[in-house]
Amino acid sequence: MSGLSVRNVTKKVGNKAILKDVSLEVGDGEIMAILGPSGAGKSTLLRIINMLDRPDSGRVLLDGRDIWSGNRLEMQRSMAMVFQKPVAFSWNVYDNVAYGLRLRGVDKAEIDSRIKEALALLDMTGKERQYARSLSGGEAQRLAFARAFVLRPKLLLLDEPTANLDPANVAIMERAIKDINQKYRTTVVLVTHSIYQARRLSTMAAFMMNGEVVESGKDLIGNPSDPRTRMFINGELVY
Ligand SMILES: Nc1ncnc2c1ncn2[C@@H]1O[C@H](COP(=O)(O)OP(=O)(O)OP(=O)(O)O)[C@@H](O)[C@H]1O
Repeated sequence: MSGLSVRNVTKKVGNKAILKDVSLEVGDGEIMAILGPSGAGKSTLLRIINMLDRPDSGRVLLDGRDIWSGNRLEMQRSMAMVFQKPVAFSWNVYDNVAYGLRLRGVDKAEIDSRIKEALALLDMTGKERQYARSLSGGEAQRLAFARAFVLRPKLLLLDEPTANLDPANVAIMERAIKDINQKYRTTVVLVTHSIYQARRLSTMAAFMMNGEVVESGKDLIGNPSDPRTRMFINGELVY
């Protein structure tokens, strides 16, 4: 079975249940938006999918393979994650983007071509030699995207990647997410607070609350079945 499958995942920190029997299916090439109020467990779920954290019980499968079985490095390399706050090495833009590719032993010509493509996609052509720490906040986040894109991951995990950005930067990122999804059939899981962003980008969505998936599917945004989801989508859920 291809795509991402989260099955009955639970996670506790101390006595507190952060994820309670969470299950989700994300088909190959879909863009899944994960919506929900603050503290719902969205970031924790993303960290578990990205192998930064292990569930207490349950499993995560990518293309039918348990992410913790087999070669871990290979599995980790089939995913890439972008966080809300960009992190950059104190090198220039080119070296920042090239980093993951060099680790993977990709040859120079291929690195050049992928970086060119990624920087063009993110409106950063010509910034190759600029010192990464001197970039604006929006540019730094675009750099973080470029670094994830060049890896051509099977699964791209985005944790509120546009939360701190102005509309122009949001538009560039959203266009880039769509582009990589269409061009490489990258499966995307996008945690977002913005129902508008979910509408613009996602092909399916899940609504989480209090560590649980309330509902998920292709009709969630247009036709939610649970009253809590409906309230959240209509901006009526006070949290
Ligand atoms: N390491 C930890 N120790 C204690 N509590 C934690 C830890 N990690 C997460 N939590 C708690 O688990 C709950 C879920 O956190 P999480 O960050 O996954 O939620 P979220 O839906 O991503 O929220 P937000 O939208 O605010 O980022 C929160 O109540 C948080 O305080």
